[in-house]
Amino acid sequence: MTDVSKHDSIAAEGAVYYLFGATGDLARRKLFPALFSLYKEGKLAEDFAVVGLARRPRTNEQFRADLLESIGEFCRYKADDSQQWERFASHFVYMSLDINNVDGFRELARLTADLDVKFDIPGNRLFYLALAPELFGPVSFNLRDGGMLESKGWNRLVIEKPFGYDLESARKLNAQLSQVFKEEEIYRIDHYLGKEMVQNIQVLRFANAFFEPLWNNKHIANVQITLSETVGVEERGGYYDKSGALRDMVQNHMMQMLAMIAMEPPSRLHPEDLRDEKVKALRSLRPFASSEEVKANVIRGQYAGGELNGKPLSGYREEDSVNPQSETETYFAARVHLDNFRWAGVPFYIRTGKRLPVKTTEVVVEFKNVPDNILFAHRHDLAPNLLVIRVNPMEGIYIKINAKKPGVDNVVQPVSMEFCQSCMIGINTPEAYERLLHDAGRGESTYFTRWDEVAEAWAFVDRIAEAWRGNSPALELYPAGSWGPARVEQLLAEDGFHWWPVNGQAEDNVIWISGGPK
Ligand SMILES: NC(=O)C1=CN([C@@H]2O[C@H](COP(=O)(O)OP(=O)(O)OC[C@H]3O[C@@H](n4cnc5c(N)ncnc54)[C@H](OP(=O)(O)O)[C@@H]3O)[C@@H](O)[C@H]2O)C=CC1
Ligand SMILES: O=C1O[C@H](COP(=O)(O)O)[C@@H](O)[C@H](O)[C@H]1O
Repeated sequence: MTDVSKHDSIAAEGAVYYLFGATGDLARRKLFPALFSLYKEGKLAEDFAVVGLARRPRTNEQFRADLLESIGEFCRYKADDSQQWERFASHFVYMSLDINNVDGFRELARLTADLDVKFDIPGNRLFYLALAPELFGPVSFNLRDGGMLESKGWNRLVIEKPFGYDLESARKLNAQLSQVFKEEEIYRIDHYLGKEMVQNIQVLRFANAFFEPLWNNKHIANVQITLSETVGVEERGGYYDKSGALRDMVQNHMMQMLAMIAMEPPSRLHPEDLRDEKVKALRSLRPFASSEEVKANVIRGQYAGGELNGKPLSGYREEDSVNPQSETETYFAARVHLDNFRWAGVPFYIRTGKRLPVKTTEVVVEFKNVPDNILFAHRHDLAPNLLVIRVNPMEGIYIKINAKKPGVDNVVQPVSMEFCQSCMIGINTPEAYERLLHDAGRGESTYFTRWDEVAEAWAFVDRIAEAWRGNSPALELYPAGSWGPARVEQLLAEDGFHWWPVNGQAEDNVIWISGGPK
């Protein structure tokens, strides 16, 4: 297994970072703060430059002022050392450029030559496309045609989601990018793969004698993955109303989480080995063969008016920039199966939605009960053992086991033992974008998605979207602030299971050994 700590300390190689979409929301909220955190931690040395690119005019001074404001608002480090700040900011320049105009790219090549000399950069180029996806192809062509790919160093293209709208459009996009960049030069961001606890899944699984021997259908009854959000669509209706939860969260983040849980152990932690295993897991997802199967296994919902923590909330169709007759789903739940030796017969229940009661990302692995409840059959039904991986906002794991109730013969008490990473390390762990930018800067592609993974995920999702076009199943409304359409409980009840509480919502009868959930 890769020595993660050793890897982590390696500074990114000297490079020019081109931030396309530098005046946009993603740059402001995530990318500028990530660059500053990396600089603070010595993961960006002095041999780098950042060129902000977008159409609107900005002087370098205005751009640096935007940078400072964004860091003040969103970064986990403060820019409180003025000398250090000046040094950092001096690496940033801005150039107004329209992606559709190749002449701008020629000018960019001239600017780059100056930056290489000024900061002693060995010709390495990292192009970050924080842009609408329809611009990914044109940027790539103009980078090539404008002479931006001719230096002696490496070229890397980092692209944001969504990668297409369906398999066909994703293929077209990939074909465009492949005319300019090799697959190993393309870093497709799925920011869930940059989350600490998502990366921890492989360590928990493969570095503990406890788990891997039990990680199969002989011992696991079901797996539950929840990606719930309290926010609504906010100001992103223009994008979201065309996308919906299936394309916004399931095709990418949910499929990646599922693959990390379900994959076979890779023989090495080389990026390609891990990605080979993830793609095999995705390939073994049982495709829904008909709209009846989709109807029986999938639930799609949309939030209506409701309330959360006493605050009234409007329905999705009342949101600005959303079509008032919109049929877009803001909630998705499904029962899926993987047809392979390890997982045959084990249901994976997945759910994600907006305007749910809590913000949480959590995986619950429910184990099968001990064979015959010989000792306790007439006294208690034993609660199943659980392994819970808490990804966000709290990071950690806990296991739920059965123990003897002190002082009472043969009475069993469920107890939970917790490793609360956030409590021990604080919530000041690296942001996903920080980690991924750092990885891209040092050529570590493990936590970026490869084309074949993306294609497999689209193939699975497209069948669901196809059934939905025939209105199967119908869209169900749920009150904002609730856990989604009522049928979601039934999905598990049909198999004799139920959703376990998430976000540390303790069950009444469980004793917590390490303080309890936060
Ligand atoms: N915001 C977020 O939290 C997330 C965003 N993403 C993805 O990241 C990408 C960017 O999102 P976001 O920052 O929110 O989008 P914004 O709409 O906020 O920003 C888009 C950027 O593109 C620039 N731009 C648009 N057209 C051109 C053009 N012809 N030439 C040059 N620049 C252009 C705009 O600048 P100007 O108008 O000055 O040209 C602006 O800087 C999208 O793919 C999105 O899906 C993914 C996950 C989360
Ligand atoms: O990619 C996206 O993710 C966010 C949720 O991310 P998280 O890190 O806060 O869990 C989601 O709100 C957004 O709709 C989606 O585009």
